Amino acid sequence: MSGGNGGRGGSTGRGGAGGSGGQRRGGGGGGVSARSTPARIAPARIVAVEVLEAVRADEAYANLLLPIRIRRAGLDRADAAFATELTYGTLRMQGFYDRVIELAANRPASAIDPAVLDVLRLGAHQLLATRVATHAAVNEQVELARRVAPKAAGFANAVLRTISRTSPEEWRELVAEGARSEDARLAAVTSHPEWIVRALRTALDHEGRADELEQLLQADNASPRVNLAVLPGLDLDTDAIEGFEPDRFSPIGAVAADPIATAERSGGRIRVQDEGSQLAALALSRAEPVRAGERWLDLCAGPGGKTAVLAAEALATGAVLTANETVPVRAELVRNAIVGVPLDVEVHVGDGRELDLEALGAPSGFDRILLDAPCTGLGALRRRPEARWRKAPSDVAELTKLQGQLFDSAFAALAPGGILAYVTCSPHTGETHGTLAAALRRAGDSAEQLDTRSVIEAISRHPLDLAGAPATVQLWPHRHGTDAMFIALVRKRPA
Ligand SMILES: C[S@@+](CC[C@H](N)C(=O)[O-])C[C@H]1O[C@@H](n2cnc3c(N)ncnc32)[C@H](O)[C@@H]1O
Repeated sequence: MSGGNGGRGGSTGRGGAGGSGGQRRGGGGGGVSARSTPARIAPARIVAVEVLEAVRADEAYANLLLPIRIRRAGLDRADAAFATELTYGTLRMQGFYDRVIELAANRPASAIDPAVLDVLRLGAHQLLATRVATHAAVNEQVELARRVAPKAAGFANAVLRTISRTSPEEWRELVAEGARSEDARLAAVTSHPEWIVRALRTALDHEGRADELEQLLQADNASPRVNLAVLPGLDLDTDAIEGFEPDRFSPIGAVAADPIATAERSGGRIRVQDEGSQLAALALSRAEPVRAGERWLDLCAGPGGKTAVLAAEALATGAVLTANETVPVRAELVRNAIVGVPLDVEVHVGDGRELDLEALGAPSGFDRILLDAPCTGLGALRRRPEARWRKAPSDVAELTKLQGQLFDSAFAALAPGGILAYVTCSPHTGETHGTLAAALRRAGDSAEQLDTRSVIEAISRHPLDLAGAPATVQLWPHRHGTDAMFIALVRKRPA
């Protein structure tokens, strides 16, 4: 349950403030414009429903679009927080809300006009997961429904009133009653596609922790805190930063009272980054002592979060770092990510499957390579609220093929004795153990798995509850408060 929104529901808002309406498309319904809306609907609701529509109809990314719409609508801090909570909460819990709406409307969600369904989902979220007053949630959502589809106002009113008459706990029981299996039940009540529930169960089961599944699914529905990486070895006084507290695990991680402002003021020396990503980058740079002049490669570097950590580590130890990324705009993001580190890092644009070691300045190979592989991102679902609805099992097959090719290319680019860190922000066993096992089979005797668990445990400030075999490390949102990063260190045996 989210709090702090009590009373906001009655806000008449600043109906004429900004708004981007105008370009409503597709999916039925006419759309809502903040500009043309009278004062009866809170601008935060208008922004939220506009973003929901763009996510559904135009495949927009909520985390990119929402800040733009909030700025255009001129929302103050409190309204911006309300719009964010409404949008993210509705997108995450969409699967559950659809089941509730189906039961309340007595018809399948697919039979409801998509624009009206957006409004109902937003209403269900306010009624079932916020402290917004019922009358405000129902009245303003009905008004929104009238604007997207005038004839749907009565229907929306009936559905929302039905939803409001039953408690969230009772709705969860009603939704669970209709499930055919335990995974279907968990999928429905925690709002995940069932194939993702199965994949996460398999991943936890791999380390004998399938009993944690419900906790994991719930952790996916909580907003992650904004975490910082204080790039190591740079001249930084953190004493003056308000609310500065070191992270539990990452030795370079911290939180602060205003993390975004802290990062913005730091000249690129403090960056927003999940603790799991920090540990993954440090696993490579701290796997063993660095010999001066070592050559390191970040193979799939965009947007450069881990490159920045590796650059600071390279600066401190005398290593030479090169970055590579296949998408030019993402290579540009890598260049921006490392501005705070006074180290010359070459950023190449190229396909990591076709490496030219001469052109990369390492004709005899690299001593350390980070392969932070393109993946489904199932380990970062809490960060990208709509992502779970966009992924499909077929993505896994495509990605595991690419991951295998990138692994082979990275392994071939290692100097004898060199270390590869294979990393994914997905715990899907196809992308983690599956890709790794197949690549190790292809590499044969030339590959040796390292004790990744000992490396991570030595880096971490506090003991981590890690399970499974020690050659790989799987971090988890529910257990560690990090994204579900997978890390495997592999050495190329000296010839
Ligand atoms: C998981 S992201 C890397 C995240 C990055 N390490 C960070 O911490 O910010 C994977 C990256 O691989 C890139 N990529 C995908 N296919 C690639 C390829 N064939 N060669 C090189 N990079 C590739 C994607 O564009 C994406 O930027």
